[in-house]
This record gives sequence, C-alpha cells and structure tokens, in this order.
Amino acid sequence: MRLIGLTGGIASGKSTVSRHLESEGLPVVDADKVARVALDKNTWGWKRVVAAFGEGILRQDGEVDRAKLGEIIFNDPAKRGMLNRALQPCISLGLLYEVFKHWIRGTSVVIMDIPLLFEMKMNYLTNPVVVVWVDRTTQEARLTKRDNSTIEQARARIDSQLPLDMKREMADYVIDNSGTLEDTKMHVDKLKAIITGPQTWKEIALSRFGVAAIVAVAVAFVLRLR
Ligand SMILES: CC(C)(COP(=O)(O)OP(=O)(O)OC[C@H]1O[C@@H](n2cnc3c(N)ncnc32)[C@H](O)[C@@H]1O)[C@@H](O)C(=O)NCCC(=O)NCCS
Ligand SMILES: Nc1ncnc2c1ncn2[C@@H]1O[C@H](COP(=O)(O)OP(=O)(O)OP(=O)(O)O)[C@@H](O)[C@H]1O
Repeated sequence: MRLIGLTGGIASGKSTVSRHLESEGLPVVDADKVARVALDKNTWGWKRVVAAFGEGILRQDGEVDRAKLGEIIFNDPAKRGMLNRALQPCISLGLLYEVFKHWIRGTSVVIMDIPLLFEMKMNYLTNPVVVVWVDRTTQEARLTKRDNSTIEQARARIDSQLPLDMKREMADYVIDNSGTLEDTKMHVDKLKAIITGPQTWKEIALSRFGVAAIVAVAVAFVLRLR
C-alpha cells in the first residue's frame, strides 16, 4: 500500500486538494477528523487533555471547549507543546487505525492529509510528500475569511506551525494554490497521474517500510504510555 503525505500550512488548501482527489476516487485519511475523535468526551485523549489543562477547559456538557483551547494554545508555545504531548500519541494511533482499515481492504493508495506531517515527523512514513503552498498574504486573507477571525488570530495560528516556505523546501511535490480553484484542479490532476502511476522498486520498498514503521511507532507509543 502506498501512503501519500499531503500537508501544508493552515488554510493553504489541503482540504480543497483532498476533496478533489477524493472525488477522483482516491481514499483520504483526514488527520483533523482523527484529532476531533481523539478529543471526544471520555476518550483516552480527552482524559489526557483534561489531566493536562484541568476541567476549566470543558463546556457544561463535558466536551472540550475547542474555541477556548484554541485561544490558549495558539498564543502560548509552552501550552501548545503540552497539548501536542497529550494528544498526538492518540492521533498517531487513530491514524494507524485508519491506515490499517485500508490495508485490510487491500487499498493500493491512501492520501494522508496531515497538517502537522513534518512537525510530527510522519513525513518519513509517506512517499511522496506533497505540500500545498500559498503566499502568506493569500493565506492570511483566506484564513480570516473562512474562520471569520481577526488578522491577529490568523497570524497566531499560522505562526504556530513550521513556516510554509520551509515545508515547501522539504516537499517532493508542491501544489501552488495561490491561483484560482481551476488552476489548482489542474495541478491536482497532474499529481493524481504521478501517484497512481508505476512505482520504482525504491518507492515500493519505501511504502512497505512506511506501513511497517507506522505499526512500530504505534506499538512503541502504547508501550511507553501504559
Ligand atoms: C486546539 C483545537 C481544539 C482548536 O480547534 P479548532 O476547531 O479551532 O481548529 P481545528 O481542529 O479545525 O484545526 C484547524 C487547523 O489548526 C492547525 N492546528 C491544529 N492543532 C495544531 C497544533 N497543535 N499546532 C499547530 N497547528 C495546529 C491545523 O492546521 C488544523 O488544520 C484543535 O485544533 C486541536 O485539538 N488541536 C490539537 C490536535 C492537532 O494536533 N491537530 C492537528 C492534526 S495533525
Ligand atoms: N484556490 C483557491 N481559491 C480561492 N479560495 C480557496 C482556494 N483554495 C482554498 N480556498 C479557500 O480557502 C480556505 C482554506 O482552504 P482549506 O480549508 O482547503 O485549507 P486547509 O489547508 O485544509 O485548512 P486547515 O489547515 O485549517 O485544515 C477555504 O475557505 C477554501 O474554500
């Protein structure tokens, strides 16, 4: 099974690209969705986050107040590190479970849409790594519009991640999403041809290593956290 890494910056257009690939019949594992499930009330992730941040982070119904937690972690690197340490093991396991379900079904290509692919060092498990890039001005404008947020809030979120230009440098393949949706669709069609095309022996070896390494990482996490 081939694991394709899809990443970028916040609001750079990962979901837009994912949706297009999905409409072309390619399965997508969405790390933001996995992260939401990992934070559901009374789950392992919820317990770890409540233990780290206290019950003040909860709404009256016991669910995590996402807006409140976001306001905290996107403005404080130490707290962000705390959340990452609490939740990322659960997200990694959730991602493993999604990959496992595809593996059982015999799926040949899976797109892993992971905003923090480089930050979580999961780029080593995917090949190629595709970065969806936009220029900073466009990114800020799209983020404030989509989230109905202030420019300060948007900048705090953008600056919580590795610089997008640095991710671009580390990419195997870049989709420039600064233009129109039609331009991006054309880029994505080219990408689809590459990722569904024939693989070299090196790529085959790497994709097998990727799946094996995901299993190993998950097992290591579980053993360490018991
Ligand atoms: C802090 C939370 C509750 C805020 O929720 P909210 O609904 O406002 O944002 P949402 O989950 O839709 O995330 C939007 C984007 O923020 C960025 N982001 C999320 N978490 C982080 C983080 N820890 N560091 C940097 N960027 C992040 C991602 O680009 C993501 O796509 C939420 O983002 C969260 O639980 N984050 C921790 C989990 C995580 O690391 N998610 C990234 C998936 S790999
Ligand atoms: N080429 C484009 N032209 C105009 N608007 C776009 C384009 N691509 C994406 N957008 C818009 O920009 C916003 C951000 O895009 P999208 O949600 O796909 O980003 P993302 O990288 O998945 O964000 P996140 O990191 O928050 O999950 C959305 O409102 C989307 O509709």
